[in-house]
Parts: sequence; structure tokens; C-alpha cells
Amino acid sequence: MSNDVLNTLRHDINEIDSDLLVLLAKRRRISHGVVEYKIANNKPIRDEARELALLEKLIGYGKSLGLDAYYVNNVFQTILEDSVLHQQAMLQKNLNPDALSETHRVTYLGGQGSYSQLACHKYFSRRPGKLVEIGCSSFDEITGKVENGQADFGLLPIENTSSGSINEVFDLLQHAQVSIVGEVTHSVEHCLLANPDTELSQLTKIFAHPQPFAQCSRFLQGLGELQHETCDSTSSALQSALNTPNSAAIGSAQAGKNVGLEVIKSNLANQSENHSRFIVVARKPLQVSKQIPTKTSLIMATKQQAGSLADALMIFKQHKINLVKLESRPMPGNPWEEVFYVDLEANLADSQVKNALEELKEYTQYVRILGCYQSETLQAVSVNTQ
Ligand SMILES: O=C(O)C(=O)C[C@]1(C(=O)O)C=C[C@@H](O)C=C1
Repeated sequence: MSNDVLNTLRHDINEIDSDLLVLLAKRRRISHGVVEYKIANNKPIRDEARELALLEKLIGYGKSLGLDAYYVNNVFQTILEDSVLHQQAMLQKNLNPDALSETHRVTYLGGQGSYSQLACHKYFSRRPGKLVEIGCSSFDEITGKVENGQADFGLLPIENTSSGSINEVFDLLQHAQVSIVGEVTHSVEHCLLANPDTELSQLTKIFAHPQPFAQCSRFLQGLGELQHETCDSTSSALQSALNTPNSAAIGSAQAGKNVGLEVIKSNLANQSENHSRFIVVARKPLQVSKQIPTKTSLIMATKQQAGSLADALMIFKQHKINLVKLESRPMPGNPWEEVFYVDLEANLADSQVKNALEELKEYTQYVRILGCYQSETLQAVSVNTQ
């Protein structure tokens, strides 16, 4: 096959890909039209029956074109997830017109290429407006800038599939004067990044934020005795590696490329599926529509009598409220007492939640609502791809 033939074929592929983008943009515009109807008629954003019918039809049609069901399902689950999340964001903007201005000043940990920056871009890609990014060197600085009005939102990593909960953030939430107004998950692909021509065998020092050290502990054990230096963010770890011979940093390949570091080893995390969940905080809480899946997060300190925690949790069960997270942390100033961080799959505006919170008073010293927000973890509809 001559180069001309190859170039012609690639030209045809470029044409088709451009046509696909035009159609996807058109589809998104129409989806925005559907959400106007749902707002006017108070309909749930998610219509899973419609999604299932759509996928089954597309899989059948795909098969007649020689496209396997797994491929068609994957492509359209991605399209549907984007459509639903955009619709939810539009609905929330409609409900909170003042909260979401045309400019979003957002604080997050680190700088260019940090995982927090990637998560920030993902979350605000569905929220139109000018994004002003403010990189910070600590979690306290992130919330501090939100509290004093220097930022509209703060993005904080709160848990990871390899290293679990990020306790520093849970402890911060006990006193920070902010509300959780959103969440976003982002995959985290840790790489070992070093100056060009650095061999793994030459390394004497590794720089990283505590989270990557925890998430890549097994890989690091296999490297033997190397000096580990903890940094306040991935961005600062990269700068340290850049300026230290025979050293490396843990971060994303993109972050390394941004500063001139090369990947000398990838896929370092203990879990192959390594994702971090971030919360988005603001000074004021948002109203959350009952037309979308919602979470409510709270902190509670149970009373000291035996069984108080069990009694408190039973209240949620009696009101048919599903808990999706329960985390205990030492109470500030009283390390032998615990406070419990709870994520409910519920809307604070629901009467069931209000009744449960009222009954909770009998078994708790205090309950503090951290926020009610749109759940971004979408459960894809299950369709037969056989
Ligand atoms: O048809 C609808 O109800 C839509 O909102 C459109 C759409 C889609 O993107 O196809 C999006 C969300 C729904 O769950 C179902 C389908």
C-alpha cells in the first residue's frame, strides 16, 4: 500500500471523526432542550427506561452493521453519562442562579498537572463560565480562601480507592466554615517521573505528596531502600525531582511533561483501578433539586451511653435512608471520643431526612450538616451485551 493510499484513508477517517463531533455537539444541544422540558414539568432528569430502550435499539442496529454490543454499549454509556451530568448541572444552575456566577474562582491543591487540577477541569467543564484557578499548598489554605471570599469554590480530595479516606480533610471539615456543594471522581494514574536519561537503578530519593506514597506503597517497597521526602503537593514534588539528581517524583504523566520530567515507570498504584473522590466546597449551601440523585453529608457526635451509635444508625434505617459512607474521626480536644462523618443517599429537603434528623437529637451531642449536593457517581443502566 502506497503512502498516498494511507493518507487518503486517514483523510477519510479525519472527515468521519469531524462529522461525529458535529453530531455529538448537536446531540448535547438537544439534550439541553429536553432538560428545559423536565424543569417545566418537574420530571426526573434520569429516565433509565428510556436509556435502556435506546441502548437495546442501538446494540441491535450496531450488530446489523458489524459492531459488537460491548463496543456500542461502551460508546453510548459515555454519551449518556455526559448527557445526564450536563442536564443535572443545568438544572442546578437554574435552581441556584446567584450561586453559579459567570466566573468561578476555584482553589485546589498544587498547580499545573496536579490531579486536583484535572478533577477541577472535569467538574467545571459541565458548568459554563470563566474558570480562575488558584493553586494552594495545603488543604487549610484551600478552605481559608473560600471562607474569606478570595475564592468561590474549593476542591478537596476526600477519599481514594487505594489509600482510603483522607483523614486530614475529614478533620478540616469539622471546623471549616464551608458547605459541600458538589463532588467529582477522577482516575489517578501514578507514574514515576525523573529527569531525562535517569535509570530506575540510579535513584536514591523519591519526592511525593503523602497520598501517592500511600497509594503506591507496594511498588515503593519493591524499590528497596530509597529516601522518601514528603511534599505538600504533587507539583512541589515534581519541582524537587527536577532540581535533584538521581531522584524521581510520583505524579501524572501530564504533570511530568509540563515540567520536563519523563515517565520511567507507570501504573504504580496498589489498586489497578485507582480513583480519587473530591468534594467541592463553597461558603453557602446550594439548593438541590429533587429531580436528581443527591447526597447529604453530615458530622455527628453520639452521646456517651452504650449503643448510641447503633441507635442513631437505626434511625436512618427506619426512615429508609441509605448510608453510603460512615467514617469515624477523633473529636477535636477529646481524642478518646469520636465523631462520625456520614454520607446519606438523600436530599436534605426530603421530609424523611428532616424527621430522621429530628429523632437523631435523642442519641447525639450534635449533628452538623456539611452539605447537600448533586451525586456525580452515576449508575449506568445494565443492558445485555451478549
Ligand atoms: O430522553 C430523555 O429523557 C433525555 O433526557 C435524553 C437522555 C439522552 O441523553 O439520551 C438523557 C438522560 C435520560 O436519562 C435519558 C436520555
